[in-house]
Amino acid sequence: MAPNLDDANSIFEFVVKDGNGVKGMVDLGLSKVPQAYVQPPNERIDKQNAIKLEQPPIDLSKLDGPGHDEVAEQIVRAAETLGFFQVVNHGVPLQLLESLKESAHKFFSLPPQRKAVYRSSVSPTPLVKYSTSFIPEKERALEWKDYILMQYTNDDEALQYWPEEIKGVLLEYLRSSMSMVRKMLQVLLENIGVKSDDSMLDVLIGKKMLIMNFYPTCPNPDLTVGVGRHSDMGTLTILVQDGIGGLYVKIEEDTDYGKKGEWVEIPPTPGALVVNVADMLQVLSNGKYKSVEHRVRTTSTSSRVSVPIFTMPLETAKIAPLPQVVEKDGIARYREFVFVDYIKNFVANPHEGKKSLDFAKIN
Ligand SMILES: O=C(O)CCC(=O)C(=O)O
Ligand SMILES: [Fe+2]
Repeated sequence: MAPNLDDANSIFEFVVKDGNGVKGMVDLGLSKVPQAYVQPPNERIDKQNAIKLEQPPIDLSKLDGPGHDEVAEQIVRAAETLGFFQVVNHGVPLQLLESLKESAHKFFSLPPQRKAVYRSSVSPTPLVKYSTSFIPEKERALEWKDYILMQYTNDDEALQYWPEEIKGVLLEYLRSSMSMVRKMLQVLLENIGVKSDDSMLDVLIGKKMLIMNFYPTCPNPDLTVGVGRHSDMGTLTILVQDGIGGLYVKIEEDTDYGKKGEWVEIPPTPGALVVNVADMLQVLSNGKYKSVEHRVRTTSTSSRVSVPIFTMPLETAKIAPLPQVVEKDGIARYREFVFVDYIKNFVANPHEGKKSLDFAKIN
């Protein structure tokens, strides 16, 4: 049944519970966003005041040649300042990036019933979840996005349980991006005095989760957010964004990069992948690398898709600042914890910038 757009409960029922998503609501025809999606003024995204990023993408192919040291330095510098960078020549075929975006659009165009089978209350598998917003039950204002989330365990289970329409491209994306992730992580660890081997990397990026995000066209981009301010919880995030734009990252207060506390818009760059430092890399490096606070604006002209791969430590991994860094710093800024407990805390609280790290911070 069509929802009463003036009634938050009715919208919640239609969009969240029944699995129609924001897309289902937009498809009914909307001239303005319902109150349930109106963000408090301090969370709205002012497009006019954002700075444009002037950091060229990093050419990863040079890591394997004489340009290694120069590229390694670019990666380190980006991880220490913004906690974010874009890469080209990353090993993921450009045609695959196009297929990913196309598949995302196709998947979200399916009739609501086809997606709603993956709502967490009814999904045939714990590996796949279709949802909308981040924690709709707890958020003051809902996020203007729908998504399908896939946990990766192994190829066989992915082929068996991930949605038919998207599993092929997603697996290919995962396969072709992992070697780049390992190389970047190795560079970052080496720079803090840690010689990593395969078994260490296997622990630090042993868990992988993929998401297809869909941000429907929005009548009031000034009042809404596609994703609210947050950092990612894992180690490194890789992301494909399309040409629409709307991804913003925040310049941290305690870096020597540009204007502190300001938001920088990440221009869509054809063929590039976005790389984010996530919370675990900040903890492991004792704060030297910055997990990046980011958010997404909506647009009134077209729907936007993005496809992140979240690489994370194994759930059972014990995480703490690495001894080599603590020794050098003379102090540990984070306590030791088991990663699964970090996840539980992260998914229990609505997005609020980098507050997620308070779980581990030693004050
Ligand atoms: O859509 C984007 O560009 C970013 C999405 C994001 O931050 C996330 O899914 O964690
Ligand atoms: Fe994110």
